[in-house]
Amino acid sequence: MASSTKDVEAPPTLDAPLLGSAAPRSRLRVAAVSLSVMAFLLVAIAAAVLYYNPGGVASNLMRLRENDYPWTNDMLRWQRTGFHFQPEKNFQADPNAAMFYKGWYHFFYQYNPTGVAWDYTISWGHAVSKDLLHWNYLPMALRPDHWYDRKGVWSGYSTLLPDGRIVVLYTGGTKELVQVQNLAVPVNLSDPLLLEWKKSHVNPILVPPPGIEDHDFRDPFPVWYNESDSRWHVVIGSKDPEHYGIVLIYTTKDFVNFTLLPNILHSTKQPVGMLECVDLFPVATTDSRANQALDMTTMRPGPGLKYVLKASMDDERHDYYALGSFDLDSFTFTPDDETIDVGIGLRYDWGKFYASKTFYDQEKQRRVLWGYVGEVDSKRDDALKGWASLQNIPRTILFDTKTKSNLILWPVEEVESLRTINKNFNSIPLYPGSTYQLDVGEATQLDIVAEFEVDEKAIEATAEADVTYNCSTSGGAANRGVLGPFGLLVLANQELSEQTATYFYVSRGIDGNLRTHFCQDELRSSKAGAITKRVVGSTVPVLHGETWALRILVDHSIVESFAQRGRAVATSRVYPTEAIYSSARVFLFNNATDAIVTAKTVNVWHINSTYNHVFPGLVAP
Ligand SMILES: OC[C@H]1O[C@@](CO)(OC[C@@]2(O[C@H]3O[C@H](CO)[C@@H](O)[C@H](O)[C@H]3O)O[C@H](CO)[C@@H](O)[C@@H]2O)[C@@H](O)[C@@H]1O
Repeated sequence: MASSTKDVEAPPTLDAPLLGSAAPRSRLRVAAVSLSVMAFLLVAIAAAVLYYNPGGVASNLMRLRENDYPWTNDMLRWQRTGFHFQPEKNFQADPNAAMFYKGWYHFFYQYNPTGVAWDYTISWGHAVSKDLLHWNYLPMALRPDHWYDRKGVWSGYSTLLPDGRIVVLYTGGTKELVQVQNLAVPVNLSDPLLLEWKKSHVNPILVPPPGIEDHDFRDPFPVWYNESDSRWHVVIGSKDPEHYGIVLIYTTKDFVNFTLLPNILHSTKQPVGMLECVDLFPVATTDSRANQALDMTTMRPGPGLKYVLKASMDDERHDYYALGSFDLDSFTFTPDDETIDVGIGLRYDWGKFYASKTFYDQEKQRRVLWGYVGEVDSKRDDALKGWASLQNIPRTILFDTKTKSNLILWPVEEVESLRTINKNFNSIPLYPGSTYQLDVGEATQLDIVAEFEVDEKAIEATAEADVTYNCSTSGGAANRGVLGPFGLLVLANQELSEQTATYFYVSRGIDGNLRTHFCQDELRSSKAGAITKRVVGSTVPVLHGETWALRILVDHSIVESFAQRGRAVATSRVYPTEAIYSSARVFLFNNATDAIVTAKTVNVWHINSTYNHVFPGLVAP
């Protein structure tokens, strides 16, 4: 199954020599002039098409560079997802919190209404849903239209106050690119859609305090409400002069007057840089309460609780979390284990996933996580598609009461209501070096749940200590070991020359214990160049007696994979050129050299498409 990536030959560029033998000077001059005119016209037409129709496809007119792939309209159209949230066109990024209000889930997100990349017109997009899956776009909630947000309405948070009011705190980029904090509120609280928003006339409500750089002060988040003195605690991410990430704390009663506390919530143990989109929330650690999510704003620290501090690392652009304790008196977070503090330990997702935030869903008493999944193709390809970035399928968050060392992230239960045709496979033996095609028809929108067992005798016979294995440096699914890799190939063509592999690689450590690596290999996900392709993943705990379990959501250009029922997650953006439409297949594989792996059960559901459309009767945002 292991064939190497074959790069598609680049089509000839307009620079290719057009003249063969020597020609008279006058003819050359005429030819040169005509060529220049033609070239100028082509460039002008291409520029005009892109300017007036940024969402359109201009593949025939654009100048192809060496690595550019000659996408067709059909190929690009296929990359749009079927059941993920995405705006009709242009660029989206950070989820700016969500809330359940008067029967609707409201979702706010960083949105550039004018192009397919981030720029200073970045605004707050707004959409509502009844089920977190079918979305109605509303007019944008906030645009950059004041001096204090002239260079963008950046990230922040919307909070439902105990008295029923709603406040939005957000960072504005001023004309001079100073990061300031601003306040906005809905105009009409009786409107379930919260269509109109007004910014406070006292904005900005906060400017960078002494000692904090103008560009290191962003993403405010009202984290805690102290009922005894009616004060809110608002945290803001930053970094200190030694490059350690820090979280500042302000208190306020009215979201207009703020007091900076002398202490900080947390300073990272390593110099990991600026902390973006900080989040802090409790999780229940006992079985009886594990299924209840807890509202940070009212839940006091106490027995049976742990706290999660999460930050997005601006330096490396990954979302890290740490488990620890929270002391209300000193208002500090202390990680349980300093060696896996924020920025150096656990991650929500080992693939492409950033700037996430959670919200407490009081309707279903759960904590829900959203992050944005950016593009890894070229800016040119985004321009051709007319859109860029996705939001992941919202995930519930719980503490793992079995391992007691990590969170469990799992797609919200509503996704299961989209499942249609189900194919079930049982007890399929996978011999070393084999693949097995799952006959499921068109394999572009799937929910796959699989459990594997590894031959006990092979495990016992494996003495080899493979301590250096690491998903990202392993070379991917083609690299064979005694007990792995084994798993699934999704968005694969029949020849397997295009495939995204999600798999386990089991090895023995020097302590004699088994270690399981959970990886996602994008190296052969597309024959197109100009795409970042990596092998992502981490180790994942597999407890005694457990099978190796995978769940994979496939939705055109996004693959979200969950190992061991959500202990580790990896998300990839992929851009197949052949494994699309009815040519997309799914396979089981075992590339171990010495172990027979059994696919104990595999359930494959087709997933219905959802809608993302303008709210009926309203105009496009
Ligand atoms: O949109 C601003 C908010 O986004 C955050 C976290 O994503 O900061 C991002 C940041 O800009 C970078 O991210 C862009 C994509 O999200 C990227 O396209 C751009 O080129 C990057 O500069 O925004 C500010 C301003 O540029 C920069 O300091 C960040 O790295 C969040 O912290 C912001 O509130």
